[in-house]
Amino acid sequence: MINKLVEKIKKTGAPIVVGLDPMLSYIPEHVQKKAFAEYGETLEGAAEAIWQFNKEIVDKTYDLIPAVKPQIAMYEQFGVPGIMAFKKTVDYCKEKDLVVIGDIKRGDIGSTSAAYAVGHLGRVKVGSKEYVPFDEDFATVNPYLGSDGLNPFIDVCKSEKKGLFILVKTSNPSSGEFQDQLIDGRPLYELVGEKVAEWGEQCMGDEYSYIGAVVGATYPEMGKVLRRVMPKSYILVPGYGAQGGQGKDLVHFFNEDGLGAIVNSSRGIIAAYKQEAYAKFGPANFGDASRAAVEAMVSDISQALAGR
Ligand SMILES: O=c1ccn([C@@H]2O[C@H](COP(=O)(O)O)[C@@H](O)[C@H]2O)c(=O)[nH]1
Repeated sequence: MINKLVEKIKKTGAPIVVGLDPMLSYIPEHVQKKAFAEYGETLEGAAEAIWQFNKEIVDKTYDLIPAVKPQIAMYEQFGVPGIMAFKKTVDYCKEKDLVVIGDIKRGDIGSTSAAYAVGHLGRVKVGSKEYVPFDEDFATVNPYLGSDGLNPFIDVCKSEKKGLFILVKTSNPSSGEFQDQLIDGRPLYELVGEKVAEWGEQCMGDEYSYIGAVVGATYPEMGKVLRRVMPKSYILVPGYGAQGGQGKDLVHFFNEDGLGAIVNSSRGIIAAYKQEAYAKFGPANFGDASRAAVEAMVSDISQALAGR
């Protein structure tokens, strides 16, 4: 799957991911009204609204982008109907040949991680039959429990040709409380980065490993160090747009070959129609506003990379 991701990034020239994080407050009223007319103001109605919203955004952007990142929390908040909308979104994006990164941030003791890995990236046996439950291409995972919490994910990735993005240095303001703590004089995120590089060595695709890392766009200096620590790991970079990251902050996340990083924007793309820059589209054309925001993001990152 890492080979497919790299190929699609090269083909589109867009090292970006559209984050499908649908809050009801981002969904234009006409979409909500239609869903509620059919299902009432219920969890099913909310799930229908987020599914219709996602579908329009995917339809308007899929030819420009290599990948999407549905954030499972946004679906879980609507219970079982929300989870069904998550699955519908994953399947639809795959039909459109997009690489799907499930932002699920799982990780537990080995036996529990094995169940998460099977559910999201693998297949599960039921009697004599086998099912592929969620079928994302990549999943985000939390390394806090150590190798035995990670290995079941790696095993499933090996057998299913899928991939992981392991949290190394997250984009949020208080990520340093634990991640920047010094251990023998070195920050924890660097040690985790080294471990990601080590796990990744045994999981190589053609050019890059399918064991990647998450490093926030909001910490460009740390991104520069981590790029060197994990030369063969793809870095998923959240924090662009709504969290303040810009193209100029991102150049050191990329290798000299212009590859090695993929930048996520969620609210900045899916709620673009609410921003002044895209207000001319209006809520009726929210998908076109998202398309314009994708084009602007690609151009911002390309210009920054060309100028380095
Ligand atoms: O360090 C991290 C890890 C994950 N995220 C997720 O990325 C998106 C960011 O959304 P924006 O609207 O573009 O800010 C969201 O799903 C987070 O859960 C992150 O932001 N930082």
